Amino acid sequence: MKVKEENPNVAANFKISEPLRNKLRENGIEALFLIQAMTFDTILDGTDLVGRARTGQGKTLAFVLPILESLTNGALKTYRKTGYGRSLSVLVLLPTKELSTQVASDFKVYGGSLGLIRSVCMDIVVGTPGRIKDHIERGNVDFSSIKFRVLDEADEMLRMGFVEDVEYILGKVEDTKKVQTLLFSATLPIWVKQIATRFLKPDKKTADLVVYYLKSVFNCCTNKLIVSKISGILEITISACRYTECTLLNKILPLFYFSCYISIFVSQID
Ligand SMILES: Nc1ncnc2c1ncn2[C@@H]1O[C@H](COP(=O)(O)OP(=O)(O)OP(=O)(O)O)[C@@H](O)[C@H]1O
Repeated sequence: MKVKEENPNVAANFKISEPLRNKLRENGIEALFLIQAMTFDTILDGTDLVGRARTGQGKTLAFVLPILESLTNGALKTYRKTGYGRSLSVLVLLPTKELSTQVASDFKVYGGSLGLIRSVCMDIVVGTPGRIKDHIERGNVDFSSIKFRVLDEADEMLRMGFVEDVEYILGKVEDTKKVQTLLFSATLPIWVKQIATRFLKPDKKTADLVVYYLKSVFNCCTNKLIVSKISGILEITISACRYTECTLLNKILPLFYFSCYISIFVSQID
């Protein structure tokens, strides 16, 4: 008899409280996606994180769930009793208004299940760098009690010209030790790496889904792979037989979807 293997990433295997798990189930989510499973404990532990994953892989819940758990049941619970509803605890920066709406809605839906989000509070602020900067300049945002900063789609913020605004906003928190910072990006261009070095703690962790998938592609075959970067151009050299060459390219190319320049040299061994 074949025994059905349990998915190791089922929600019950993580420190997700019952109301939140019920809300996930209500929305058809029984198990965490890989990026969520890879980062959940790290974020809940209070560690800064760089998460590299392409769009659509579930980055939003990768930060929404552990942040909500931290604020309600984790180390920050005590803090919330006194600070809740009076000042900012979470700031999320995103490149577009549409993404902001989507992320704010997830915070509302899942935060609501924990009784965290009420109508009149400034607990969680989600927005584009331009909009947030505007609010800071008007004196509408107070960072003195902030606990989490999230930069989502950091490479898109670079592409859309938000460099100065992002640096201005991140610079508003003087002591980075007092805040947990999470940075998500599909690619890691130099500016994104510099931001991670400047504004995340030195003991930050990285969850890289691109490297994870690359390894999984190459672990299941004997082909040789050399990845190098010369003058900003990513070069992938593969030794493959004619048969596997096409399959491998089909698997590799989507991993570098957002990279600007890719050279792939294929040396056939048959
Ligand atoms: N664990 C999960 N199980 C099932 N569906 C999920 C899970 N996590 C997220 N989803 C759904 O997958 C879709 C993509 O998720 P999400 O938008 O968070 O990805 P993303 O990587 O943040 O994408 P984007 O970069 O466009 O914001 C959404 O419809 C979301 O509700």
